[in-house]
Amino acid sequence: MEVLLENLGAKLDNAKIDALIRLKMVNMNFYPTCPNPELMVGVGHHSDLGALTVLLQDGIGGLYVKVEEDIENVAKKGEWVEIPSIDGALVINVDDTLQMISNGKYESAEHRAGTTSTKSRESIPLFTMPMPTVRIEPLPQLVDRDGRAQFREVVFKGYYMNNFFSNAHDGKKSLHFAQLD
Ligand SMILES: O=C(O)CCC(=O)C(=O)O
Ligand SMILES: [Fe+2]
Repeated sequence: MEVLLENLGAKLDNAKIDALIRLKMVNMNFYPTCPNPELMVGVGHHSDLGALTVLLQDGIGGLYVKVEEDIENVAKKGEWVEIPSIDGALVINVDDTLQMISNGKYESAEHRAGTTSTKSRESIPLFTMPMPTVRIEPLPQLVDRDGRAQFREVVFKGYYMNNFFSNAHDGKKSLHFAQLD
């Protein structure tokens, strides 16, 4: 977090960084084989809600990320790209809270996951997020520089209770709650 924020020219003291990643939550996902993987929902498309997610992969494959903008000779905006499956690799996701505090400079990764018709799959994401009562808003030094805030202030608990956990996964819709026009 410290390095990512410094990269934008924003310096946060340790206590502030700690407040953004204090809460840790682990998921253990198991995806059984599916005869028709193209019909499988698995974990539907979404972005994670906290600061950063560290995701332990097995070697099966099945995690896809949506391309945000055209990357020459690689992929077009809106396409789904499979993350290379390397057993034991850690995939790091940028999450919604980091998008909000960076005033949109970092964009949370929209992703979905499933498995194949021949192999089941396991994944273990570790989510880092703020404590429920922490207020999330774009860092003032970034708002000053950008001229406007892209997100309003939200209490983290309000953000996830009203959005993330009360609706089925639907892309990055949960971020609209905090977005300013
Ligand atoms: O299974 C995966 O690779 C991703 C799971 C996921 O996105 C999640 O649990 O939030
Ligand atoms: Fe996720």
